[in-house]
Amino acid sequence: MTEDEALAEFRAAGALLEGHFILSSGKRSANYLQCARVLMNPERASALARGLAQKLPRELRNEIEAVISPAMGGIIIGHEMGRALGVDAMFLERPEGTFELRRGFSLRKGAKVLMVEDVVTTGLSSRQAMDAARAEGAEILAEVALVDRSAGEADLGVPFYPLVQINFPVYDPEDLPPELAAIPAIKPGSRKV
Ligand SMILES: O=P(O)(O)OC[C@H]1O[C@H](OP(=O)(O)OP(=O)(O)O)[C@H](O)[C@@H]1O
Ligand SMILES: O=C(O)c1cc(=O)[nH]c(=O)[nH]1
Ligand SMILES: [Mg+2]
Repeated sequence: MTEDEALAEFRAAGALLEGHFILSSGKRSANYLQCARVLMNPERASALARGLAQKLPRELRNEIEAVISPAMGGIIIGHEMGRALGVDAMFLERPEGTFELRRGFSLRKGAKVLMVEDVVTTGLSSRQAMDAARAEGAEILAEVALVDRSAGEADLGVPFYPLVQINFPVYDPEDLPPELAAIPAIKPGSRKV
């Protein structure tokens, strides 16, 4: 799947939003990729995961023992990646504010894991999720994401294979352009502020 084909799926799903958004990092943006809208169609979710799996070098792909993804945004695409790669899919969640494996999910020490995200903006969530997975014994081989909003700037410390790279501007809340300052901000994601 090419970048243009993947973006066409976002457009078809009405997932390219415009407005004033508070991102997970606290930064602000006039653009938001609502991946849940893209992934609400199971056929589309599955096709995007197969596209992502094709991005992985064959040797790396063959080494993956499990996929792990950070909730909420990572759960559906993580599950579909598990299907595409023929491995189990687990998720990390943060009921107390930091990512942890719950629900009986566990890893063998040294388990070779692929981290799966829906969106990477600053990479903070990915790095926190990888730290939590390593604390459970994982060796993180690489990360994949539907969208890299940093357009290659985010440093995840492992090889990173996004389906789409895009560079939407982000702003500090104290330094908003007038057109954003003029409209109320909404926070679509679930990270607690
Ligand atoms: O690279 P970052 O700057 O960390 O931003 C990307 C993260 O933000 C979103 O999650 P969010 O924290 O909004 O919560 P959700 O997945 O529970 O909706 C998205 O799903 C990524 O996890
Ligand atoms: O940085 C984020 O929080 C973020 C940006 C985006 O476009 N989509 C999303 O789900 N999260
Ligand atoms: Mg998330």
